[in-house]
Amino acid sequence: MRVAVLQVAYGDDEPMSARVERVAALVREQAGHDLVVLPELWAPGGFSYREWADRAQPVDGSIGSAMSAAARDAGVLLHAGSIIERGVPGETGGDTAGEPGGADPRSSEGRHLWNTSLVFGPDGALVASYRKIHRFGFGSGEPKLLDAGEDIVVVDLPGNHLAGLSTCYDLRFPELYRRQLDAGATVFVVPAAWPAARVRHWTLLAHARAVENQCVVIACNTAGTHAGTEMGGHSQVISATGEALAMAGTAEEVLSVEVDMDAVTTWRTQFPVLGDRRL
Ligand SMILES: O=C(O)CCC(=O)C(=O)O
Repeated sequence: MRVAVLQVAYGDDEPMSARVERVAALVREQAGHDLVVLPELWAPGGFSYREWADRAQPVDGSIGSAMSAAARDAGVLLHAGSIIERGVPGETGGDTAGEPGGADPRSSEGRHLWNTSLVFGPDGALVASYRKIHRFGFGSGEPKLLDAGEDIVVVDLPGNHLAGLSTCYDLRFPELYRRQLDAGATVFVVPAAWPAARVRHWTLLAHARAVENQCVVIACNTAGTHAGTEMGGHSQVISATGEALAMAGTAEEVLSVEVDMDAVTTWRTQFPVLGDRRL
């Protein structure tokens, strides 16, 4: 499986619409890859909390539409990173959803905003979305502004493999990855806006999630400095044996990596540690 990891750099001076155009062009350049991955919140800004409400969109808003077109033009499976999703109250139905004062079962705190990853197929169709479960900020930032996702999401990859979806801070919660493993995942895709201050945790935890679950980890971080926070870069592709197949530096960079998915099965057979779990 040929994978392109697009470590996008941005600052505060680039308007969101210009960034969407620039990144869509970068995605189109990745034709020939099977899977292309973008970072968390690269369009609205990972730490641009004050702008999030204004930049929030439904999944089929301008960011989603541009990514769908880019995936189709490149003929790739595109993990388009995440957006601030503005949900529609009552969108999923239910007894009280959409009624005045009624509860939307998908918006537990009623904000109707989520940090939502989008995956588009080579025909441009939305094939999966994942709402970030663990919100970063310890009472401010995401927990204050966004609702938490609740659903585990795995998505089909070429070659009969399944990828589990998670986002940034989720990487600190190993139980999430066990649940994805139990859902059949052999790959974890993790877009992030992980700060430089804790980049050692980012590389360490990506390796740990790969080794403990015998899964490939495709982890796409952000570069540059925005909203006063320097991003850590170091996007990485880690094999199921825990080897770094590719590791980016701190600037904008594209990693193009051939991932041998048969090696996951071979490793799990040679070293069948997952069979010794005590549940
Ligand atoms: O866990 C961390 O250190 C960073 C997490 C983060 O920046 C995020 O989830 O947006």
